[in-house]
Amino acid sequence: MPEHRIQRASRTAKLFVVVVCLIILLLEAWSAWRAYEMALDEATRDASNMALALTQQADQTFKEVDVVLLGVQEHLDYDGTKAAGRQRTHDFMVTSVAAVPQLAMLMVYDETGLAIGTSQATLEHRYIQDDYFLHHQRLRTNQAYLGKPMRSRVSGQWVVTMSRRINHPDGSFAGVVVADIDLSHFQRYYEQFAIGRNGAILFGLNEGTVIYRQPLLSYSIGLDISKSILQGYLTNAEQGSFELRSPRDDIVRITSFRHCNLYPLFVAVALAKDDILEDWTRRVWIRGIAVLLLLIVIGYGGNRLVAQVAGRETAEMEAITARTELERLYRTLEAQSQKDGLTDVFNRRYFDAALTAELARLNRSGESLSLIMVDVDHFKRYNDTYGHAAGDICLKQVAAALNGVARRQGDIVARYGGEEFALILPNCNAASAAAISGRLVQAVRALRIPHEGSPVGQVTISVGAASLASGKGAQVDARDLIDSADAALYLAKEQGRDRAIQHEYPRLTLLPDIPGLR
Ligand SMILES: Nc1nc2c(ncn2[C@@H]2O[C@H](COP(=O)(O)OP(=O)(O)OP(=O)(O)O)[C@@H](O)[C@H]2O)c(=O)[nH]1
Repeated sequence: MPEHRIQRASRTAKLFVVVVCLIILLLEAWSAWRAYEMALDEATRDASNMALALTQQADQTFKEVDVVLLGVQEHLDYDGTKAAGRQRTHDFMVTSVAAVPQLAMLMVYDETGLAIGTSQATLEHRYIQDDYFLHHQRLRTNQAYLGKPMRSRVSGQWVVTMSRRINHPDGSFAGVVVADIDLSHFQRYYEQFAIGRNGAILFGLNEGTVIYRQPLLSYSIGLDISKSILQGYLTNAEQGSFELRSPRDDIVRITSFRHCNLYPLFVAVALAKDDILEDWTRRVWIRGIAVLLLLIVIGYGGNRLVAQVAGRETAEMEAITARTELERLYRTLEAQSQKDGLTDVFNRRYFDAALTAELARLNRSGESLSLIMVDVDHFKRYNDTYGHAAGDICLKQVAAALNGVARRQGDIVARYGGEEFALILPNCNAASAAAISGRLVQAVRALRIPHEGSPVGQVTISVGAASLASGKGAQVDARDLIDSADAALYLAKEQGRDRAIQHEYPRLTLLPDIPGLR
């Protein structure tokens, strides 16, 4: 596999692990966010529904009392002020208080504020100037009036008053009939609602007075909230919801409020965000830990995977490098195994193989072939005179000169051994071989390498050639051909060296005079 594709595989593995982790994280974050929104929406809906139920309960509570007040008004109108009439009114009031649980007490006051009737067993003669009394004295309306919460003069309990004006037959102010409504009635009812640890229910008069708060705080009954933010919402809408951080306890609450239909009252249900999100927070923690563990497992597994991929890549890359290096080494070795280390012409082993191959080919093609053996003359003396190192340099020069002559495609110049060279010349007949042999002798002479030990004063060679006119079906033996060339070389030595002798194989044809040699 190519290197870049291997690296890409490792990068893809890493990217895959990172993308999987990111997708899991994003999905989890998205799901947590959805759950968060749903929890808040649900809480807002719950608070709104609770507010609706509580306003209906408040309307119902006051309506029942109002009906009693109207009944008392009627009794006062028709029963008259005589003793029997007063008794009937009293009985009605007693029965009503017994029948309506939220109704703590009924009182009737005349136009001077003097108590003239009660649902109690005994009538205390006292005067009042409470706000509801003053309200009815001032305003000639047929509306029931809801007073601020107060402590009952009789029981000492917190009550809220509901009152109606009594008129003389001419319509002038004749006094008030007032009902005390027990606030514990609301408490008992509100306690049934689950509003969490920090939730609250606020029940009050529209003009901004708290009648009751669940849970009850020491200061909350009668508290003036006309300047509060809630009051702002109350004056502007029939119902609604908002989120607010309480300046009193620093708790963030979602508040739903609603006005009563029949009376100037409101109910606000506030649920603390922490309470609402308690479940959500717990679930987020648990899921968060689970996701974290999952990511650790994926990360660990992914890392192992990436490491394995990377390991495999490294191994494959090392294998590629090793293979390339091996191929390079192999080529070098191959080249080295074919070449002679000193002279850089082909070596003996290559020569042997090449000659066998050429002879086999020759048998098929029928072409001519020449083999030329070359020996440096008096080389022992050269070594003795100039040293072995100089001898080596001389051999290199001679080899290069031979190479320069046998330049045709397919010509092979080889070192046969010591100071002896051999040339295989395919498709080369006797005439060509003669010419080349002569050029070889000339080429070495042209080097003009001084040689004191030589009669001619310079390095020369002797050449022996053997040529096959046509090799087809000749079944020539390599050894025979070499011997033939060697014999020619021997003759060249014998005849004085620095010359070439040629045999035309298999006959020994002497070519004693190669043209242009001397
Ligand atoms: N410097 C060097 N000398 C070599 C090498 N191979 C063979 N020789 C020397 O070549 C010489 C060959 O000597 P001989 O075989 O007696 O022949 P010659 O002295 O050339 O005499 P003729 O061939 O009769 O002219 C020996 O002294 C070898 O040591 C080589 O690789 N380097």
